[in-house]
Amino acid sequence: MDAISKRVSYDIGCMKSLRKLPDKVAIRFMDMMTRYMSDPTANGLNLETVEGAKDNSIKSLRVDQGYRAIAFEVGRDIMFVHVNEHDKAYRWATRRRVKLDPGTNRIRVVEELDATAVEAEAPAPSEPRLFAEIADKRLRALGVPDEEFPAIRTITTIEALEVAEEDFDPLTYQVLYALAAGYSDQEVYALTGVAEEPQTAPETAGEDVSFDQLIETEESRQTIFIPESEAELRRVFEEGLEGWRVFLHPEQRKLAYRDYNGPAMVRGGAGTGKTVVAMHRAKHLADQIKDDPGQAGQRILVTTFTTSLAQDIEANLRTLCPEHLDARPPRIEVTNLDRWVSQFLKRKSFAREVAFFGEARDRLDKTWKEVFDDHAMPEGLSEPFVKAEWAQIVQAKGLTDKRAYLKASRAGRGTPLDRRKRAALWEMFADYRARMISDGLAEPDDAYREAVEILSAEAPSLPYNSVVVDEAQDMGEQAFRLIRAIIPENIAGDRNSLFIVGDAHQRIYGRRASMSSCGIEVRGRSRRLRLNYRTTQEIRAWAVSILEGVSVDDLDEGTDTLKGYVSLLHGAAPDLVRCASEAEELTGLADWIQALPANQIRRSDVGVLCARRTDVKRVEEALRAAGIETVVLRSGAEDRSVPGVRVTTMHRAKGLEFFAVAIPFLSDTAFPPQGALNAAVDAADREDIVILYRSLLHVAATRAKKALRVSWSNTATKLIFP
Ligand SMILES: Nc1ncnc2c1ncn2[C@@H]1O[C@H](COP(=O)(O)OP(=O)(O)OP(=O)(O)O)[C@@H](O)[C@H]1O
Repeated sequence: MDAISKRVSYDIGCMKSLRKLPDKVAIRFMDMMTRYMSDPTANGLNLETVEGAKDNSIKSLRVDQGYRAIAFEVGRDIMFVHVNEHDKAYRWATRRRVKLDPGTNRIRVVEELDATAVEAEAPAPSEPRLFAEIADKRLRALGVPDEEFPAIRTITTIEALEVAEEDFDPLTYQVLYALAAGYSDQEVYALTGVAEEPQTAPETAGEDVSFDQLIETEESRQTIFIPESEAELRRVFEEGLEGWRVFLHPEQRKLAYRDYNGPAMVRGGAGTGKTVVAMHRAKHLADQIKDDPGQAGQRILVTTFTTSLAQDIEANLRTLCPEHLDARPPRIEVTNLDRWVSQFLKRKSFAREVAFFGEARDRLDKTWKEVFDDHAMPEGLSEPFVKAEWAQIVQAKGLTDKRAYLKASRAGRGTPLDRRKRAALWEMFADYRARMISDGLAEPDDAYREAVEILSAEAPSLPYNSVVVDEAQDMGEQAFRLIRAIIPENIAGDRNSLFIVGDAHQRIYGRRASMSSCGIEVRGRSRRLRLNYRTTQEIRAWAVSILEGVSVDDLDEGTDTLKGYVSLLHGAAPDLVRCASEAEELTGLADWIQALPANQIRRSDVGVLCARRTDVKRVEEALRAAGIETVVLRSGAEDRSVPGVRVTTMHRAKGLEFFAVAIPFLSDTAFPPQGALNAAVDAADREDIVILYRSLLHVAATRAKKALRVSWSNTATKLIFP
């Protein structure tokens, strides 16, 4: 077979080994590979046989004087599996064999050790073995090849397992790591995507299965990367191998890359890859547009709640699939929903200004004052109560006439209102609305409602054929109605219309809505992700404990759960630090940051998260005074290349992640902040506010990958120690 028809792929092990080598080797290898991909005839790969190898399809490739890449060459495929110094690479290669494994639907790269070699390298028999309790039969059922058993039996600790990662096939390593972390078999199956009862499809049955078939399976896509273009290959090399861009978990891949006959939803705890799935979903749909001339000019709208999140997503999509964002017209548009609605209404010559924040909001506050001056307050009610009733009932539900308000359900609102009080309140609401309109202002909910009305009445042809929504837990009812109106169900049906991801445990803006009551029906197309890829098991468990006893919805009519939500990574338990004063908290925080190993953790990968903006300022000043460079994150995309510890609010941190996170000022008087609690209009409202702060702390804690420090002065908030 000639060089031109070769298909080159990269096993995850190759990518991992490459990262451990000097940059110049990685660059040289990358150059060879991209040049080969652009023109195989002119840049042929000179693969050499490995003397003494157990498998004669294993080949070596000279990267430079001192380094060799190892690949399997089978039929039209060349699969790179390892790169290392000359001697080490050969030693690695001689003992490896490629194994076609229809049981797991994958290609395995196994090390065949003879018993004497294992004995020679094994630790003393007196040392307890990590997998002593796990029978061969169980390992086999989980998809571990027999050839690897001898090496597995020598492992003594989880650290020894980590060191030996490259000795094992990537799938085997995942299984072993999960078993060491105490996973049940069901959890291992969910994690690896290996079927409990391998279903061997007739075409891949028994011995007939070929390399060529197996490399293309969904399962192989988890560990083997087949670049589709030179640009894609270059991006993967250059950006460093951030797992998600290439190796989606099979469950994630299945959710993103398929067709749905209606709106679909993905829920899951923090760090389970919901945003990653949403981005791949957008890519998949945009790929379809690109490949189908009938869809030319169409695009995917990717939307979320805040500007910062939209910018972070856009920056990531730029790495995943820049061609779709740069196309003219673009095949993917990313924007937060407030911005989308403002621009839409502007195009439709909507005359009023939408008061999202700033000066327009101040004007609305003045309007309320005028209303309160002109109306008697019904007995037992307060100004904050009236405003909350307006926002949470009238505006949230889109009630525009008195009758509708008198009949409306007020479920969840604590203070009861009789008909007389409701009628009196409506007078105030009607007055407020009239003044707002004559002032040329609108609230965001009005803007959403207006946009829905225009869309329903005019049915203008928008360029979107699908909407992907991230952080849906913070979208209110009007936002869901708008999303539905952007892609209405039509005669052609509702195929691939909406893809919604969210997690109500992380609701931090207090808007709650049921999707089905807004015309978004996801029944039968709703899935939950369970594996946390970001946070250690120890930090995750602590973050979940903050929400204990809180009942959480599923963004619809049901309730959600974090059952089965687990992490693969392990690490130290969170540092819970009691201090005598806030000054001591700040000194301790600076010491903690200074003590983080600077060679492993860049300062930009440390986040200090505060409930209030004023605290952000205090932390910044204290860290500066201690000689620690800081960057205060406000709205807008984050640029990690700027050095310095990130200091920001817990709200802004949503969507971000850091190697190490510190959360100061969690005393019972500071958290939840008094200002927030004082705004409560009754006991039920107070309870809602406390739950919001529980979620906020949960969100902040789950931003940490490996280290978490939580501090307070004197008595800790009851949210930590009830
Ligand atoms: N299959 C995967 N393999 C490796 N890493 C992954 C995988 N999926 C996601 N990740 C990583 O896990 C982290 C969390 O992913 P992501 O932000 O998509 O989660 P999320 O569910 O949206 O989190 P949150 O709800 O907290 O915002 C990211 O660093 C992401 O790159």
